Amino acid sequence: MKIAVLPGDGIGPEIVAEAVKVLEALNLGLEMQTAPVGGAGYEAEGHPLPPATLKLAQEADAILFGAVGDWKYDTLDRPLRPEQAILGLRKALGLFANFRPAICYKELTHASSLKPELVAGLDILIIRELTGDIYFGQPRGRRSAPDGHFPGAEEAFDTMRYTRPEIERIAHVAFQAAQKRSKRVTSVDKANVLETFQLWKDVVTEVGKQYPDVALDHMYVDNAAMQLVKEPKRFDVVVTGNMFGDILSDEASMLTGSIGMLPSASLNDRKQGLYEPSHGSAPDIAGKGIANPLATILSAAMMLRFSLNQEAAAQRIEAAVQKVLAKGLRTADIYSEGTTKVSTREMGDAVVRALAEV
Ligand SMILES: NC(=O)c1ccc[n+]([C@@H]2O[C@H](COP(=O)([O-])OP(=O)(O)OC[C@H]3O[C@@H](n4cnc5c(N)ncnc54)[C@H](O)[C@@H]3O)[C@@H](O)[C@H]2O)c1
Ligand SMILES: CC(C)[C@H](C(=O)O)[C@@H](O)C(=O)O
Ligand SMILES: [Mg+2]
Repeated sequence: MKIAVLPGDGIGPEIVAEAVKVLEALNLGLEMQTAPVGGAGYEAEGHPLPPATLKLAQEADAILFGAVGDWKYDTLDRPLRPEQAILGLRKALGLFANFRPAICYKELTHASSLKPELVAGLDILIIRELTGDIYFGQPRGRRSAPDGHFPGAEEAFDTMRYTRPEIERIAHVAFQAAQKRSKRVTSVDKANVLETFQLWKDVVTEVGKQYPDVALDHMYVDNAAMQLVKEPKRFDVVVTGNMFGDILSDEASMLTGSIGMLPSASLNDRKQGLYEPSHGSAPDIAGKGIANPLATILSAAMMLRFSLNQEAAAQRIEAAVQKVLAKGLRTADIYSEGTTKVSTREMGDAVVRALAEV
């Protein structure tokens, strides 16, 4: 089984090193090959997604991705900016279904900024459409405003769009995921204002008729953002578009204690997948050895489950993470009084040791 390992920028290399260590400790005979991506790709090859990196990713059974981006690249032309690497990989591999599970481990109930009773036992799954919406819609650009409040002024524009088949396939993914859970789907839209999301709502409703065992409700995104902090446990599977899913998944991460706990899987229709933490390259803490590697380690578990057919190994990683948390080990982002603060590397080492106990 071939894995493309793309550490990227900032804390990317630090957290990916820990996930690789955990995967190696499982002795599954994985063939892992590393390549530069993002700012690192730009430095090495003059492009955030160098052709050799893309080829490695395309030929791999799965991709383990760290994070890309750094403020120092923010003035580059957009096609050269590190973020184009992850967007390019999602598009090139057709990774339209993004799973972002927000699970509050019982040991971290007090690490959340919300009241413990609101997040205790939380287990929600955000399914984010990943290759459409305003992220990829054309046309986009800058021009002199042809009309509006300030005709002739400098203007920038992007295009929000979804086709029916794009909505249908992500809706099927959500309903099928719900069938394996508590059989509830909340579809999040902005149909009261946006035509794109009226179509979204109509199509999700139609697809839902094929899943009579799953209860479907609809919620506007502004209300969903509010409900996520008011009563997060009312949700089970949440399905939404690319941009709303980006924002709501960061919000949901804080329910679990830290964004450093939120893994993700991005799948295409061949179950080939890219696995990455939901967070970014965290330039503010890069190189300090304090980043939480658990989101990346848990993403590696999702990789074993979804792309490599290694359910038992995936469960071992998840159990090892639980064990380490139960022992009271915490990186700075989830630290609270009475627990033991550890570095990125110490956390990875502890997960490796815990594998022997599960
Ligand atoms: N998929 C990706 O590669 C990805 C995702 C999000 C952001 N980014 C990029 O990352 C860069 C930084 O973006 P940002 O600051 O808005 O978001 P970010 O997710 O990198 O960081 C937000 C905050 O969370 C903290 N944080 C993130 N991950 C952490 C971890 N594992 N452990 C402890 N703390 C953690 C950071 O220190 C920061 O305070 C930007 O260039 C952005 O475009 C990349
Ligand atoms: C870095 C950026 C392109 C990316 C996104 O917006 O999808 C990130 O925020 C994410 O959540 O994976
Ligand atoms: Mg994001």
